[in-house]
Amino acid sequence: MNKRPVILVVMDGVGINKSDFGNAVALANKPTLDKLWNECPHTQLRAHGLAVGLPSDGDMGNSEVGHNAIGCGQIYSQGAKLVNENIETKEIFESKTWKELAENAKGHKMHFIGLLSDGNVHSHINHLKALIAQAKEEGITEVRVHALLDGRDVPETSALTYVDDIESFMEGLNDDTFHACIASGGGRMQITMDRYEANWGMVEQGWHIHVMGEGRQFENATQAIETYREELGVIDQDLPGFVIAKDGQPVGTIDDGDSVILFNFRGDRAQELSLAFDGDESFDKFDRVKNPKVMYAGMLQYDADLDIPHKYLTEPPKIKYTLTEELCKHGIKEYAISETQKYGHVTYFWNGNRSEKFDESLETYVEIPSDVIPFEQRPWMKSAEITDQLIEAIESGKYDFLRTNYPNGDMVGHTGSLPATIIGVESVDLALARLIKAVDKVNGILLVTADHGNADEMYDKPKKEGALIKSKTSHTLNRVPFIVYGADVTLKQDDSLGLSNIASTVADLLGVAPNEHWNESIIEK
Ligand SMILES: O=C(O)[C@H](O)COP(=O)(O)O
Ligand SMILES: [Mn+2]
Ligand SMILES: [Mn+2]
Repeated sequence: MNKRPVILVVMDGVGINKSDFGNAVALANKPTLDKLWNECPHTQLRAHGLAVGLPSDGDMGNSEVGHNAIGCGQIYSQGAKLVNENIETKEIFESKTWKELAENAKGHKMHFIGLLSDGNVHSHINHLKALIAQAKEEGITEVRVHALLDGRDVPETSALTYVDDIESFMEGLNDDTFHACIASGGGRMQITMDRYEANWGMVEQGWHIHVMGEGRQFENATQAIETYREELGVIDQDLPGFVIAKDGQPVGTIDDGDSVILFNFRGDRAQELSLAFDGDESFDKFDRVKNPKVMYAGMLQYDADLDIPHKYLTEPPKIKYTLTEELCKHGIKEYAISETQKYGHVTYFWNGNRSEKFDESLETYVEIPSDVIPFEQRPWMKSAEITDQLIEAIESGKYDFLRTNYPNGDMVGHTGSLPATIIGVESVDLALARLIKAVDKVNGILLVTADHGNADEMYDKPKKEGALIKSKTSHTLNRVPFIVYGADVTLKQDDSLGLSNIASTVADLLGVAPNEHWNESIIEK
């Protein structure tokens, strides 16, 4: 084949849903995507569950596992599954890190910070329960939970379900020798869980709330959630930070001698807090004011090359034979671009959770700064700016393989706003129309796909007839499109095909042999 360049577009969160009900993809005016789908070779790919290394087919896909699978052509057991296994076999509690942290916490406090839900994208509440129960077994007397409220990987106002669940679990363990409770928290899009340095201010706020116990005080998490909901009318991910206090005193500040575990297994939104805890005096992302001497560990190591964090409880998947590495071996020049919110998706996640380049001389990475405002207010996000630069790169003739991620379907989809998400999808469609012209100019190939669904289901299906329709902010279990423009190929139509079949397909189109470890190409030979 060997027609170059090949350009791969990931339309983040744009899945295929036969029903039009609350389907922002179907409801969008998207002439280019429709034309591509109707006139070009296309197929559907699995982007969830076992096909991307998650524990079960009930698990929706997400950006990490999706980009890992696309970028390495294989299916690896992912964090969610590895942590399950590590806890089931109890090996996690035999690890040197757990033992050190548990020993250290005796006579001090053991803190667990993380996303409190069963979304299984960044964390799982069952993992937290296992850690708390074992802390008691070890003879630790004081446990404090710093609960980040989800509403993004689970229903938008479900926080109290998880708060009630963890509180009754802790109540069942609490006695004369052991005391566990929630000490602080807040919505995950307000504090602590920033990613790719989009807004360090979120982490700084989280630091004040969790570490210093500085923030608005409440008697308990339920009171905080109910008060903020009433005052602000926002969904869980946007609830402000809160501190639980008794007689004006925070119940669980993080102090010298304590142990701290971030129980999230996914890396993007876990790195910044890890850097703040692990960082020495030279840490300059924000003024920590108080920097207690604690032992800190992550549930996983989030970036092995950069050693973030230094201590961790579960070995991450060691993703080998990535597409980037293979293409570099063939001297193929690569270009990756997205805006901040998804920049790490086309670099760090794409390359098997490595932030470093394989070959400086062959790879160019470009980041367009994202807006720091709610995306339903700017649903077009930076799609035009990404497209401007991508077109320039395509037309420069310098690159053989170019990739991008348009975040709109996903980032706007997570806000739960159907009208805004329709505009988000339409922005991506406009971008595709512009890209096609550039691809034609250089006689290249355009591949269009997605990493998982989101915009394709903006309403939760009502459980009973006549029940209130609620917005759905999370991803979906739907298949994603895979379209080839500019190459006369026949694509396989097989229900088992998934995102891990894309790497071999890209190699085929570039005229290089796919790595022997990769899953088969989608192209019929
Ligand atoms: O981190 C997030 O924004 C969501 O939990 C998952 O979205 P993503 O997998 O598309 O990044
Ligand atoms: Mn995604
Ligand atoms: Mn998402």
